[in-house]
Amino acid sequence: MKIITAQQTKALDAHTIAHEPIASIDLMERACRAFVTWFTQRFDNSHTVGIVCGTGNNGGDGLGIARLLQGWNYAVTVWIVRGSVAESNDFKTNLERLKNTRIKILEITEAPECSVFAGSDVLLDAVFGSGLSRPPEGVYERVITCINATATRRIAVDIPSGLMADQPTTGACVEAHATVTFQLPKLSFLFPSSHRFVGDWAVVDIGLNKNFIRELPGDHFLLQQKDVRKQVKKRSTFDHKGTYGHALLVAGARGKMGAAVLSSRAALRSGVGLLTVHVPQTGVDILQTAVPEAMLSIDAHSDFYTALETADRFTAVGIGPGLGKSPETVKALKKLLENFQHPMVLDADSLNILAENRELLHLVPPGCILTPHPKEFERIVGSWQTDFERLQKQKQLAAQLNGVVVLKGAYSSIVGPDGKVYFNPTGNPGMATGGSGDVLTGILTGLLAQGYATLAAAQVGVYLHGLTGDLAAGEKGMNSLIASDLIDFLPEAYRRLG
Ligand SMILES: NC(=O)C1=CN([C@@H]2O[C@H](COP(=O)(O)OP(=O)(O)OC[C@H]3O[C@@H](n4cnc5c(N)ncnc54)[C@H](OP(=O)(O)O)[C@@H]3O)[C@@H](O)[C@H]2O)[C@@H](O)CC1
Ligand SMILES: Nc1ncnc2c1ncn2[C@@H]1O[C@H](COP(=O)(O)OP(=O)(O)O)[C@@H](O)[C@H]1O
Ligand SMILES: [K+]
Repeated sequence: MKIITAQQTKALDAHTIAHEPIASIDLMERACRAFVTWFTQRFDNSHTVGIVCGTGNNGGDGLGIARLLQGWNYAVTVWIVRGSVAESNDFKTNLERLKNTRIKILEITEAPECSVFAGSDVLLDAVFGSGLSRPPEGVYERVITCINATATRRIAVDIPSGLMADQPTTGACVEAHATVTFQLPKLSFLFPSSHRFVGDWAVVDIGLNKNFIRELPGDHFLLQQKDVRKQVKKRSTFDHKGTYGHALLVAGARGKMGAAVLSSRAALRSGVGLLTVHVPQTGVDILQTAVPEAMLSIDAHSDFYTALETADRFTAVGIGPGLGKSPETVKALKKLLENFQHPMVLDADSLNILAENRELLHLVPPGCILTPHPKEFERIVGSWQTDFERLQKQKQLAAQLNGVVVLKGAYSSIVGPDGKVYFNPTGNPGMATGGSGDVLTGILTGLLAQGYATLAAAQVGVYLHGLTGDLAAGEKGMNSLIASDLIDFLPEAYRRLG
């Protein structure tokens, strides 16, 4: 699913109007109906509804929604905020269509008392939509403050008023509990800093021209199950374990062998043909007992990674979980980077080592996957002011390394060297538990070893990993979810992609 800019949305609306063809007001009616369908499925007509409208097309939507909800016997109150914005044509038409209804319409022309919006069970925000071009001021800013001061449930129409779709938001903005957006999500919905404004968001289809969307240039995408499913390799009758590669995981130190166990189990469940795990001596019995399917490569050191004879026979390497950062480990990582020319997954302490020994960054072979969480990412690239700047830094790092950088969290972003960004919709806060990232490293290493191209491995792996989290949360609840549960649900997650 492509994520387009506010400017492109305008062009898309215009194209749909001209080529479907459909009158602008009828397209607006379709948007209103789509919103109302979403709404009536969640709030029955015992709820009183307040709708705060601007005088542009977002306000036009608000008026249309008011009429449709009244048709379903909801008690509706409308406020029209009159500031500097001229009435759009479709706003005017929808205002005309409200005449002869029982809907109460109140005009706001100057900064109101915040009590003005009290009394509705649900408040819809239709002040500004994707046409917002600068921070709201004066009466608009005050209205937004007052919307946020209500104790009611706040739902934004298309986009919370005040939120910039594809630039940093600096001014007042509605803090919606939910946002119902038209056709495609906006880029800013996928950033952590927007969550307090957007709440939970849903996309409703308003039939904008799909061919036009396909043709639009763009670098930002939201992964969908159907795209990921296409990339999953199918097994064939005469396949044998050699077909599925031989992965090496370098993970675990004294007191952190669990990280090696988790990533090993995940690599095996991802379908790798053979797995070797390089562990310090302290980890031998643990690994052999917990993961009998794995072979071991045993370090000379009792407690941490210091050297690996050769990695030549492996088709992919994953390194980092629970590794530690002792000087000998740094040297060993340097040697591995110098000598191993196949794809690698670099995670956790291997990323911290890269951040502290920046000359090693130049040794990272092309086609690697780096999987930092935001703190690890900051250690490598420095701090950022806005999430847009963070994404820019992610693109720069992926280009610099000629590899894929996965920035983990809600809507993990996967960025390749060409600067294209794929946001992942699966996963949930139940996965915010120690070891979840180790499981991802195992999955990604397993996929690379099986011959998945770097970007495909990242897309399939990150999507699958989040899906295991969603399945696990469905059964165990988010609070009790632990990293091992993710591995237990890998078979079912795979089945859903089969
Ligand atoms: N047929 C269609 O097109 C469909 C559209 N749809 C709906 O339309 C919405 C987009 O509508 P819209 O373009 O009219 O934008 P909207 O946000 O309502 O108002 C923009 C006005 O506000 C002004 N303005 C901007 N910032 C300002 C500020 N800080 N303070 C003061 N003024 C400010 C801006 O002025 P300007 O930037 O030109 O100075 C302009 O006059 C979209 O989100 C969806 O809900 C759907 O129905 C589907 C079909
Ligand atoms: N709120 C969330 N929504 C979706 N995924 C999440 C959320 N919190 C954590 N995750 C996922 O869980 C994993 C956590 O990784 P990481 O922080 O490296 O954990 P650890 O180091 O404990 O293994 C990442 O893949 C991340 O995307
Ligand atoms: K809005």
